[in-house]
Amino acid sequence: MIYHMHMALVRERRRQSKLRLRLPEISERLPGFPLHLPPTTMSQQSTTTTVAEFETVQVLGQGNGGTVYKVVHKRTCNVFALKVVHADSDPMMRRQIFREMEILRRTDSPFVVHCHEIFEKPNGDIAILMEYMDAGSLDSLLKNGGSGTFTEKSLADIARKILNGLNYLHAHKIIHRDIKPANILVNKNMEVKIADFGVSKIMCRTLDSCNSFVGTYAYMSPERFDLDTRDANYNAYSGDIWSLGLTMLELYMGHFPFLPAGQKPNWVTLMCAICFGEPPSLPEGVSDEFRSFIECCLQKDSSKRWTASQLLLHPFCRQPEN
Ligand SMILES: Nc1ncnc2c1ncn2[C@@H]1O[C@H](COP(=O)(O)OP(=O)(O)OP(=O)(O)O)[C@@H](O)[C@H]1O
Repeated sequence: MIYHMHMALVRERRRQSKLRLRLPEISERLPGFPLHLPPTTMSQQSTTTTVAEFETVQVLGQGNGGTVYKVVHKRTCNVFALKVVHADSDPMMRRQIFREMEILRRTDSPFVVHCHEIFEKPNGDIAILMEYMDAGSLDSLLKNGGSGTFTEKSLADIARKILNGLNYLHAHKIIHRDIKPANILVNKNMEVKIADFGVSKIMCRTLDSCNSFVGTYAYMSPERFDLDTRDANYNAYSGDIWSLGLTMLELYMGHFPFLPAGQKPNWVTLMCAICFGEPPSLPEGVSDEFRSFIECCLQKDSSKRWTASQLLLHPFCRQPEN
């Protein structure tokens, strides 16, 4: 257990130091290879174009998996998100992008960010052309909107959409492994979609091992830290449900549930709280349905956690839509 906690700490520190790296200039990072345009948004006769036909509007962000740009196709004015990973990038980043490519190729759901095209240049540069989610992530909405931005009603709607996405992924044997507010994207049509499959896993057999120490640490379920708590019937998909519960709690409370508002995480304390403490719960004054929903997600015993399809039938999710 201590060894696993230590390894998780080392990994998180590596990850944090990576995130502090200088963001590359846009000009340094533009891919210079032909892009195959998506048939859904471009005219039928145009199947190939070059990157010169796209204008980079801005850098949307940089994650472990590469740099994401907002790009506009000059002729049609269609807007896309383009995630680029260069051939010379860190091998871990490249592994992540290959994993993401494999999953995006397999998925087609209104609750998962749509991938229009994947390009691979002979020199190894890779770019993924995705639908652009113009309202950003739930994390950015929370930070820009202040504490308590999300009402129960809007959270029920968000939960339903994320659960539809998770239900789809789990039915296709895909575990996301990094569900958190920053990886749930929103657009102005109020669509909510799961993104960032850099650490996801495709399960080949029911009892496949599921590497614990990937994903964002603070949202990991207790059994992903402590392998000893898993039994032969361990359901690897249930880790995503724990992360969903924490995500919903955070969106309601306005801060990460295991920590008081504004407090910086001390990773050892946090891991001990996740593994040995009681699961966090909602404050007074919320509905019974919401409280019960969170309890169904945040069961420390993974076998007691509800599945995505069960949660879709929970009274919290079944209340009338807006
Ligand atoms: N399709 C998209 N539409 C709009 N913004 C996007 C899209 N995909 C990613 N982004 C934004 O680009 C940024 C980088 O995303 P990316 O998925 O590469 O990494 P991340 O989730 O920030 O980090 P990590 O991969 O380390 O978890 C994020 O801020 C994300 O909100």
